Amino acid sequence: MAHELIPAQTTSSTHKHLNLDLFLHQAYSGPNKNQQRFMIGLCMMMKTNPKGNSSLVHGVITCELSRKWLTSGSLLARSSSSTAEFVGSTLLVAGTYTTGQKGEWAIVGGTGKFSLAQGVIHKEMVRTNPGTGEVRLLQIRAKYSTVESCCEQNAEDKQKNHDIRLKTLLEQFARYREWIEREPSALVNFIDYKASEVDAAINDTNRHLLGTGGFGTVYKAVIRGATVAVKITKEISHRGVRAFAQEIEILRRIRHPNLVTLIGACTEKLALVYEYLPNGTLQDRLSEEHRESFSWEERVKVAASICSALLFLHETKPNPIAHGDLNPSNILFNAENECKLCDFGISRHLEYTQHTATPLHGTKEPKGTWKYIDPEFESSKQLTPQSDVFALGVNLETQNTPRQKLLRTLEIVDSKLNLEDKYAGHVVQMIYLGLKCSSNDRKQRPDLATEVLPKIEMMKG
Ligand SMILES: Nc1ncnc2c1ncn2[C@@H]1O[C@H](COP(=O)(O)OP(=O)(O)OP(=O)(O)O)[C@@H](O)[C@H]1O
Repeated sequence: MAHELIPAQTTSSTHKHLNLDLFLHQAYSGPNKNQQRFMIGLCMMMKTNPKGNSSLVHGVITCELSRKWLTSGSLLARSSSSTAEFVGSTLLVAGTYTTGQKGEWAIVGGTGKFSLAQGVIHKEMVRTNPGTGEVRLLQIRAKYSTVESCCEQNAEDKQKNHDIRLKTLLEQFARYREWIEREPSALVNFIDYKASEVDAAINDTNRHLLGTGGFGTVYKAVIRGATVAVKITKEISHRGVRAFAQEIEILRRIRHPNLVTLIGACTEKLALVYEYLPNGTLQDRLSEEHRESFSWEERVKVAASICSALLFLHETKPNPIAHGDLNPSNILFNAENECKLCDFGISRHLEYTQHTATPLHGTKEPKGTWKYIDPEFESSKQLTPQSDVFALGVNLETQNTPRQKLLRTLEIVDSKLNLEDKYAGHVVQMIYLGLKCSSNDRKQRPDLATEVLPKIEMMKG
């Protein structure tokens, strides 16, 4: 397929080798379910130093979704040290990958100067979602030239250049969307399990009870050869069925590294099949017993990951999603210790109304978890993205640290510890959120998409 792609420009003599970690926000399967075509937008900032080493500082584009494909993105990038030189760049990677086998990628556009514009994807370079085999993280090696760092630029020119880069990238998004959509494609893989398969899995002697929640019982079980978590809706009640339908409605279409993957469902058995997350909950890690060993680096990583997942939900098009029940028992860890936001039983798609700028979902009976539930949601009966932001603020507070202390600690963590570079941008975002989230007044609370990102830019300055 790579011959269909237009390779990126190749220039310059001063090449830097880079390992790029690309998170896939969306991937669509072609007519062959196992073959995925994907496109990833990436903005990045390069740190250059006298030794000529370069490092990727932070680079994921926050993509907006239209019904089917990514339509636009915004840059979220920040250095972990304010004194270093940075060169910004955007690029667009497209390719195909056949589950468990091989694929091809190519840098199909972008503003950086990449000398290696295409390559082969081997399965060792790919991390996939268990069960579905969808590509989640892809590592490619590319050479990058730092030619832009030679030019002295004032702040205004830098901003102008950044705007042009972003515009170019968005235009390319539109152009390559066509490439992706040329073949009729299905939505992300989603399996309709037979009742007999679910019965066999949960009656197997090796299955293991994980726990029982408000709406169902969750088992660790094996289905179609994959170890999964199966949630069986507890009772055939209106609320149970609504929660079951709601999880499918919300989770079947979206994929994000920090959202639990809903692999499939069985309507007859009211069963939901998720990726299995073996490493406990955030609640466990914040408990008296484990708190001491839960380091600041890990805490920051969790908060950053959850910010990223919330941004993704709140920016989903055409209808944003509010999780509605963000609390430490709904944040689980996978085998690689990446955290995932779970439990979408009371999540809702939000609507824009004529009277308000904020999308919302009106309800007669506000639901959530005591202590994390947004007081304004309870009084107005309107669920909004800010309700999740409130819960996030409370989550930060449960780390037993007054906000100002948290802020100072994070500033130190940000500059002194060797945090993985890709989290740097999120750390700033979290500091900002940590400062504002406690307020019960919704007007005082930041909107993740429209308020937080410009503030990050400001804090960078
Ligand atoms: N994908 C998963 N992998 C591993 N364990 C899971 C998974 N999903 C849920 N669990 C575990 O199963 C148990 C029950 O989960 P469930 O989401 O039904 O309830 P809950 O979060 O405890 O309560 P509620 O749904 O009322 O908020 C919990 O201990 C949870 O940590």
